[in-house]
Parts: sequence; structure tokens; C-alpha cells
Amino acid sequence: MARPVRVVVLGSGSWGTTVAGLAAQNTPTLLWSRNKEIADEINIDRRNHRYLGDRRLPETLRATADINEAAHEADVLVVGVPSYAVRAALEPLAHELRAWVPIVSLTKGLEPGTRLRPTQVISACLPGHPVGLLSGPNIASEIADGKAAASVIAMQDDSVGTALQPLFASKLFRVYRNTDVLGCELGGILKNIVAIAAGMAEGLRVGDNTRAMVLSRGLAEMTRLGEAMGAHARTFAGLTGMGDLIATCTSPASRNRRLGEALARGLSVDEAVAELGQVAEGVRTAPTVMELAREVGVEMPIAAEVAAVVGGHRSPADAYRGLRRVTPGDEEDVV
Ligand SMILES: NC(=O)c1ccc[n+]([C@@H]2O[C@H](COP(=O)([O-])OP(=O)(O)OC[C@H]3O[C@@H](n4cnc5c(N)ncnc54)[C@H](O)[C@@H]3O)[C@@H](O)[C@H]2O)c1
Ligand SMILES: O=P(O)(O)OC[C@H](O)CO
Repeated sequence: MARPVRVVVLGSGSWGTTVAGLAAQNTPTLLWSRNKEIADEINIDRRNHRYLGDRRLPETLRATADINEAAHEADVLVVGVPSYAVRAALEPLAHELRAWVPIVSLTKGLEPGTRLRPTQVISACLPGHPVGLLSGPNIASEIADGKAAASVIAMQDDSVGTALQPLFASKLFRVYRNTDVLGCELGGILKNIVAIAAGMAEGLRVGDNTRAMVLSRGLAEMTRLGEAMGAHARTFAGLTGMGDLIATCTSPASRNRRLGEALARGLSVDEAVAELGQVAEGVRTAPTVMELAREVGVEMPIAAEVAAVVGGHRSPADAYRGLRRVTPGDEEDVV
């Protein structure tokens, strides 16, 4: 009988730990943490208190702080660290991973400096591997609480996506497939910027109509940039686009939205990030996305205002005044 597929997850933050918990219910799973205390806590207490509080993890989940053990164990590698750390986390694996191992990114941000998407960074560090992602409206704490959710495995080769689907799926976690890797990845990256705008809206108490405007025009911006870069417009109407946008912009648990609320309370970006204590990818991604938008000639007024606020050039209230200066044209046109 063939031995079961072994999943290795890199990164023991809130989402890496949660996804490792999902996979551990289906197949042997090892979670790598750079922090030995967290690995020990998971193995002994079945908890990751720093990131998931008192939530109990499956008995079958194992953790390690040994990157070589992680590299040698992996039949499937899942990358669950923030965008600024993907390259550093993968470098020790360069000559250790077996050549055919598929790699699944959980990361929803662009690499600072290079502007690369996480799947591009992964391909640069570990060339030749099938690379895709798992993305959707997936607030870690809700999924760790066992609340129902859906996500998408995006892989260019649908047969690889089909093989990966059952490793993460359960009755409460529905996993769909998509071959538009670019569109699915951009959806998860871009919605974080709109969520900061939605958090600022919440903090400024601008009203539900304004919030709805920010969400729908935010989705229009996301779709425009995606299409200009070669993604399918319809992908942005699905779980990884509109679905994730709704979850992140409306959930009080979203870190990006909470960061926007903190900025509206008058905190500086550094103070808001420190208060959060976890990653809010939209902060670093907003200015990088504006560089991409300029390069492909796409207008993104909401992202531009968010980039100005996180860059310290504008207050949240001024950003909302700035949005009012945008001249509305044909709804399906550029601006
Ligand atoms: N939390 C969620 O609900 C959620 C859901 C979907 C996607 N994501 C995305 O997943 C990614 C990870 O987010 P998270 O919520 O788990 O973040 P987090 O802030 O909860 O944890 C980040 C983890 O990465 C580790 N890390 C940081 N730098 C590292 C390095 N150089 N080497 C190794 N490990 C390093 C930290 O120690 C920590 O364990 C982000 O891109 C995020 O947007 C998060
Ligand atoms: O908490 P956030 O804002 O990083 O969002 C988490 C997930 O990306 C939601 O799908």
C-alpha cells in the first residue's frame, strides 16, 4: 500500500498553524516554526497561544524547529510566512527538497523591493517545482474555531490541483480549484489594500453607503489591474476576489481592516502595526501595487489614497476627501 502524502507547512503564525491543523486531519503533517518554543508548545500542549489563543490543535499535528527535517519530510510544501519573509524561509531548502514536490503559497502580499508575487519568489528560489496557492475568504481564527468556509487551490496544472484538493478539504472547509494562478493570487494581495480603506471608513464613521462604494470600486480597481497583467476578469468575481474582499473588509478580526481603524483613530503607521502584533500585508503592498499600476497604466484611486496614508503623506480624513475629487465616468471605464 502506498504511504500517505506528507504535508509540511512553513510558518507557525495564525494562518500557517490553522492550515497545518486542517491538513493534519487528512494526512501526516509537520509544521515548521523558526521559534522552538512554539514548536514545543504545539507538540506538548496542542496549542499555539501566541497566534491562536486557547484553540486546541489536532493530536495528529507535529511541529519542528528543524528546517532540515521539514525539507526531507515534505511531499507537499506549504509556505505560510509573510511576503517579506518568503525568500529567507525558502533559501535553506534550495538543495534539500525533492524536485517534484509541489509548493502551495498561503502568502497574500508582494515582496518588497522586487515587486514579485509569492509564487514568483518561490519559483525563483526553488526552480522547476509546480507552484500555486491556497486562497479565499479565510480569516484564520474562524476556521480554527471550526466555522464553515471555502477556499481555492490555484494551480496551472489542474491535475496537480486535483491531487492537492483533498489534503486541505473537510466538510467544513470546501476547497475549489482554479487554473488562473495570477488572478487568484492578485485577488488575495489587492483586497488587503481595500480592507485598510474599509477600516479607515469604519473608524471615520463615514456610513454604510460609502463603505459599499469603497468595496465595489475597490473590486473594480483590483479587476482592472488584474486584467492589465493578464489575469481573467471573472476570477475577481469569485472566492479569491470578491469573496476575500467582503470577508476582509467586513470582519472585525481582519488585521488589515483593524489597521485602517487604528489609523483613523489617529495612530501613526508604526504605532498601528505595533498595536496589531501580527502582519497586515496591505501596509507594505499598497505602495508596491501603485508602482505596478503605473507600469501597466491602470488608475487605482483607492489604492493610491491608501498608499499615501501608509506612506505618512496623508491623513485618513484627507484620503476620503481625495476620493471625492475623483471624477466619476462610465462605471465600466478606467476611473
Ligand atoms: N491570518 C489569516 O487569517 C490569513 C488568512 C489567509 C492568508 N493569510 C496570509 O498568510 C501569510 C501569513 O500570515 P499569518 O496570518 O500567519 O501571519 P502572522 O503574523 O500570524 O505570523 C507570521 C509568522 O511568520 C513567521 N515569520 C516571520 N518572518 C519569518 C522568517 N524570516 N522566517 C520564518 N518565519 C518567519 C513568524 O514567526 C510568524 O510565525 C500572510 O501573507 C497573510 O496575508 C493570513
Ligand atoms: O487578517 P487579514 O486582514 O490579514 O486577512 C486575513 C485573510 O487574508 C482573509 O482571507
